[in-house]
Amino acid sequence: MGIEFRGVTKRYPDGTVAVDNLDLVIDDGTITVLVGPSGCGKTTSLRMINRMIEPTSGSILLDEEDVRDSDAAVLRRGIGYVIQSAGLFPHRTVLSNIATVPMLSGWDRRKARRRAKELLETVGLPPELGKRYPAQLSGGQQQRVGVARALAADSPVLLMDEPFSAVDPVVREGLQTELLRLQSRLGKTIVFVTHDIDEAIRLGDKVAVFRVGGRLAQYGTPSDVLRHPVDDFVSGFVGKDRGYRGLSFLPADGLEPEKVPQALVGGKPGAPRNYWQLAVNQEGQPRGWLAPLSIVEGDLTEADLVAGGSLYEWGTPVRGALDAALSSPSGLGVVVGDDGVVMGVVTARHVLDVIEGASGEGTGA
Ligand SMILES: Nc1ncnc2c1ncn2[C@@H]1O[C@H](COP(=O)(O)OP(=O)(O)OP(=O)(O)O)[C@@H](O)[C@H]1O
Repeated sequence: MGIEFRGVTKRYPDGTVAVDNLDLVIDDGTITVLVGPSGCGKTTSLRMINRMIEPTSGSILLDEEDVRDSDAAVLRRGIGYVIQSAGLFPHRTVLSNIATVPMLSGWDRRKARRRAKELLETVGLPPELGKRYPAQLSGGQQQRVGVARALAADSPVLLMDEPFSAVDPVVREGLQTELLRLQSRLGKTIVFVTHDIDEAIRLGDKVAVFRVGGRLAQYGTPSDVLRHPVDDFVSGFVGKDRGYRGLSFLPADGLEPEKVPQALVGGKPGAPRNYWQLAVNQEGQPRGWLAPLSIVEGDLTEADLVAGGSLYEWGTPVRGALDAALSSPSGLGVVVGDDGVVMGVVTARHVLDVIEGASGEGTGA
């Protein structure tokens, strides 16, 4: 479900212009991040989508329908919404927090609780946490519950307002990874607000950079914004060293793993070969490398192998693929699926070509 802002302005009663003539098209099934310094109108923009705030002028279309044509309460209930520090009801258990929206929408209690249990699992929390109260969870766990509660609305649209700002950087990175993983399965239209450019680049299919005064400064893919900032404000905001650092967040679009000769641990590798062979176990997971011209007597054991480098999990940012290639004794980075099974290999050259291709994209203002 796409979202479109058409000439949207929000002027608060005291005269503050929080959003100034915003035109923005948010594509269906993508993560769009609104980013910018404090007070630039990100939250106001987000809240106008579900009519928690009404625009002064202009219109917002959800799936090509003006949101003003829907009942505000029904609209709000039907759109997942996650805020900083989760906003959970403190006197309700975790399960009851998640079940709130389905019950408001008329589901019976048992069905709503069953759904809530499923969602707990979806966001990676153990079922026993369902009986606890929010204060008995860590900050990161509370945020996951907040995400589960928003998913309970079962809406194609999810609004997230600085959902991960209150947790420490390590937990935050875990939550970001989890969100990307969830999104690859769910394909929601997610609008995500943050003031953290790294988070924006990591999560966004597109990034909308706002400047104070509620103006859109630039809208494009993360690589557009990093590589071709439209003006000094944007380049100052993304930071001078981001051009390189940002590469670590680029998705690996266009990177195709190649086949690699494999040898089974416990099997007979046969005559020595003049190339590297990737040793795998019965499940197809990598165990190390068999060096060229190695002589193995009897079955191949782990003692015959050279330890491997880091593994690159398919679908994660491309920087990991470069690390895998550079740390591998064979010069071939091993690509695995999320089940740890080998999908193929990539070379550093191959990864750099993909990075250069991505950085050569258009200027996208
Ligand atoms: N109810 C209100 N009345 C008057 N001004 C408001 C109101 N809510 C927000 N503002 C002002 O509107 C501007 C935009 O606020 P908004 O919360 O949308 O920004 P933001 O980019 O989300 O900021 P932050 O990152 O600090 O949350 C700010 O100048 C803010 O002070």
